[in-house]
Amino acid sequence: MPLSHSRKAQSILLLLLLALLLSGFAATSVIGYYTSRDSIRHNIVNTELPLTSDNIYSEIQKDLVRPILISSMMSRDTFLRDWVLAGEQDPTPITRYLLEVQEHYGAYTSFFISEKTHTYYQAKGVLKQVREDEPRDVWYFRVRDMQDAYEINVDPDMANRDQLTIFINYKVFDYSGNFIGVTGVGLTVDAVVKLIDDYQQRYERSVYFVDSDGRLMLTGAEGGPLGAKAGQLLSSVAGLEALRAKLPQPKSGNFKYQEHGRGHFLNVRFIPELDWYLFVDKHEEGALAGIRHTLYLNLLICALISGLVLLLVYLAMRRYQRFITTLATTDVLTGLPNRRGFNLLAGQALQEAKRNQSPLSALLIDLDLFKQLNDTHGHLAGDEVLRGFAHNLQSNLRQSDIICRWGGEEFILLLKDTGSSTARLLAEKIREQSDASSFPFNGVNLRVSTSIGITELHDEDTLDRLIARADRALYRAKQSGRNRVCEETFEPQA
Ligand SMILES: Nc1nc2c(ncn2[C@@H]2O[C@H](COP(=O)(O)OP(=O)(O)OP(=O)(O)O)[C@@H](O)[C@H]2O)c(=O)[nH]1
Repeated sequence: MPLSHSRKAQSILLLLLLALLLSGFAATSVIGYYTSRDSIRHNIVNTELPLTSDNIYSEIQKDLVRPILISSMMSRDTFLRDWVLAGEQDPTPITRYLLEVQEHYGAYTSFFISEKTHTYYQAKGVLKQVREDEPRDVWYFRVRDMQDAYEINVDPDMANRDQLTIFINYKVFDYSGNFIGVTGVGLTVDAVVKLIDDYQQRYERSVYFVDSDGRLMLTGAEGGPLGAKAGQLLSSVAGLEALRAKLPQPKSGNFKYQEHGRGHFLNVRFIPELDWYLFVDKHEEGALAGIRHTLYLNLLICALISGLVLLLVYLAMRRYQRFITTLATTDVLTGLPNRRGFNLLAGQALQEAKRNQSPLSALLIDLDLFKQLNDTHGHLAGDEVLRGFAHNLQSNLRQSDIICRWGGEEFILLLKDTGSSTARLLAEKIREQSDASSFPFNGVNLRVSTSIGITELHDEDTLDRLIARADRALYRAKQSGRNRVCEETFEPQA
């Protein structure tokens, strides 16, 4: 196979290997990533968010159920009703009563508003008169007119530096069923807010309550989703504008939505006691950052390993190829280049000589009567002579000369920068040396003479013509008695 083809095949093989390694590694990494992502998503939707929702809901319930009971008892309290029916003469007993309730039950505030006098009593005494035209007092008139026995309302508490407070507003009736006022207790939402803050900070999720109009009613002290504050409509929070419209009816359940390209998971729970919805919202960016980082790391390791494997394969292939090339271009017996090796070097030498207008001579050397030597002493003896002769021949040459075992007992030399006169001197030296040498084998000193044909390169020569001329010179040397050097000069073709 030509060298260029073998290089191309090698490159294709390496590319294929690279593609296989990369696709294999990448596939396992990506599959691993998607499996982990699905598991994380599943965990968020089915475990994390519902669990947070359950915890917050039970906290709310714990905070609300007891105050509802206390408020209910206050609304049925005979002392309270008798005091009102007796004309609210002295505020001291009702103040003491409200203080007692507040302290005993650990409420944040306790109150009674009289329908007859519109006076707002609380544990510290008379707070004010409620007025229909005062926005802060709207709640009282709403409670008065509502059907239900009580409501839960979240408002700032004027008596306590406007702290956000959950009020249980219970209607009070006299013994004939006439409405005589509203009583109840208030509790701060501090515990719930703290809990929300804790969840928001620790678990990177937004927790907030939304009323049926889509208004954010309660969230952590540091704000809710995307920095939204209590009182804000969800539709006015940049990124959440479309959220409410996406929630199907009834609104409880698990939802998914996108905010500025980020995927969100949302658990919504209806809280009947408050008539609010509890939203627990988590965007997957943070949750997936870890496994995405792992994926990138995996891919990097894959690329490095693939590169390393490829480098090792490339080095091994190169080494093997060099070995094969050496094998294919070297004669095993003498270690000299064979014809293939010679052709690679000779073509280049001829070109150089022609380009540089420098002389170049060819010597074709043949061992004399070698068949006889083989027949007399055996093939192994012949081999030994070939090896020894090649060794001696090599030691007579310069580094730049090209030597080759041309055939059985034939050798060829190309002498660079050497004209025919110098070549003749060298040929004579080789002939004399081989005539004088002996090669010991099995106790016998083997001897062999050589016949040499020489010729000098001409501008019009090809390699074949140069060798053919050297061959003719060698033929003459053989014909004229062997153990001699003959020269053939260039003759233009007719
Ligand atoms: N031992 C050995 N013999 C070889 C090898 N290659 C070729 N020969 C032998 O070399 C001999 C060459 O014989 P011929 O071509 O007849 O030439 P020759 O006997 O040298 O006679 P002239 O060339 O005319 O002097 C043959 O017998 C080949 O078998 C080899 O690698 N080892």
